Amino acid sequence: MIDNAQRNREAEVNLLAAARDAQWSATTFLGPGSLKLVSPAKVNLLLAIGAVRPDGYHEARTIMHALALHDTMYVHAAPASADEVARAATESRAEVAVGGPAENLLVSIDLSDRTGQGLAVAAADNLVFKAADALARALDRRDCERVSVRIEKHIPAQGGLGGGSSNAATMLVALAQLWDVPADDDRVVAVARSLGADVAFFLQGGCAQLGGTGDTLERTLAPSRQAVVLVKPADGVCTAEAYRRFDERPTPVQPAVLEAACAAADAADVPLVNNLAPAAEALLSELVAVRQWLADRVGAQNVLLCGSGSATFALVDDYDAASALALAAGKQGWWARPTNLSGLRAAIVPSRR
Ligand SMILES: C[C@](O)(CO)[C@H](O)COP(=O)(O)OP(=O)(O)OC[C@H]1O[C@@H](n2ccc(N)nc2=O)[C@H](O)[C@@H]1O
Ligand SMILES: Nc1ncnc2c1ncn2[C@@H]1O[C@H](COP(=O)(O)OP(=O)(O)OP(=O)(O)O)[C@@H](O)[C@H]1O
Repeated sequence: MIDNAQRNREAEVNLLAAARDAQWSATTFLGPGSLKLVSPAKVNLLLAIGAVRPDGYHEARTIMHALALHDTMYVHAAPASADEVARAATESRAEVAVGGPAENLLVSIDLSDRTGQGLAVAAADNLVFKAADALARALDRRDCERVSVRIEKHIPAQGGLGGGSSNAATMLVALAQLWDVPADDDRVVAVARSLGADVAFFLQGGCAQLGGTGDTLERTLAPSRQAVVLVKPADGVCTAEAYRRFDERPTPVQPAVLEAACAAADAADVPLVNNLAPAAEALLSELVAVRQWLADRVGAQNVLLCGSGSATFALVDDYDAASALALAAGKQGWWARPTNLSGLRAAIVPSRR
């Protein structure tokens, strides 16, 4: 039972956070050198993991679809003095990291978590910083520069929804624009692939089939707008651990199923398959309860684990049905959101100025 005093304390904290949020975006992100961007989540309609390669990564054939659920990012770039960058490098503040080919790139990241999970990631560990550092090196940008980033997180971490990967791709899109490089430049795509298997997809967005380790675009499919409900227990699944568990009992997707998926021209015709799901369920048994709870309501054929978990998605008739299911799943103590499949990709929101 939450008493009134606690409720008031929470309201106070929320008011402070709201005031800080308003201040931050108003002072830093209006004006020249600033961009607002959309950073969508994804689901894998098909995830067919294959053999493990000598580098430890697995062959993967996947059909990914972007969701309307997205993080919002603001990116601001401006010249900096060498002193400012050098000072930041010695200060070791969690929200700041220094990189670039000559330790010349100062990146500050303000992470505002709206998922209720209290995600905290030091700037140096943030995939957004890794993306900026890697692109600055690939383009050999040596002038001192400050890049300020604000990430408003709506995508829960460790959900298999690709949130961090999407943020990294979105950062590449922002910097390509601010640094005057085409977003489809080979160096941008190569950096995306070097950051993680899921990053390249978000440069494409919509619905796409990828091969290699899941990082190589093979073709695009006509996207769908179907309503979706996402349900995630509090615990996450570590992607690397799920792959390790998969190797204990690798079960390939049946060739006929893979063939049918690869022949589908529309997202709507892709059968829902994920052969990483048993490994994730072995790591987190609550996933079985979530799957059964959703299957009882919408039919097992419409329910699938998102990538390596721990979110599960279900395709439903319309947004009202998704909202009702999200409400009911919330009452089970799970994080849940209604959303829909979408044609989104990591992209700049056009300015109204
Ligand atoms: C499960 C998926 O999300 C499905 O889209 C992806 O396969 C994983 O994509 P991701 O999170 O971007 O993965 P990465 O950050 O590149 O890799 C995390 C870890 O997953 C394992 N990994 C990932 C992709 C792959 N094809 N084989 C792997 O074995 C590796 O152990 C790696 O260390
Ligand atoms: N920008 C970021 N947003 C969220 N998490 C980040 C970010 N940068 C680094 N991370 C770290 O990465 C971890 C995994 O986050 P992410 O949401 O990408 O994983 P995921 O849901 O497993 O996605 P995927 O489907 O790509 O495997 C987080 O727990 C966090 O520590």
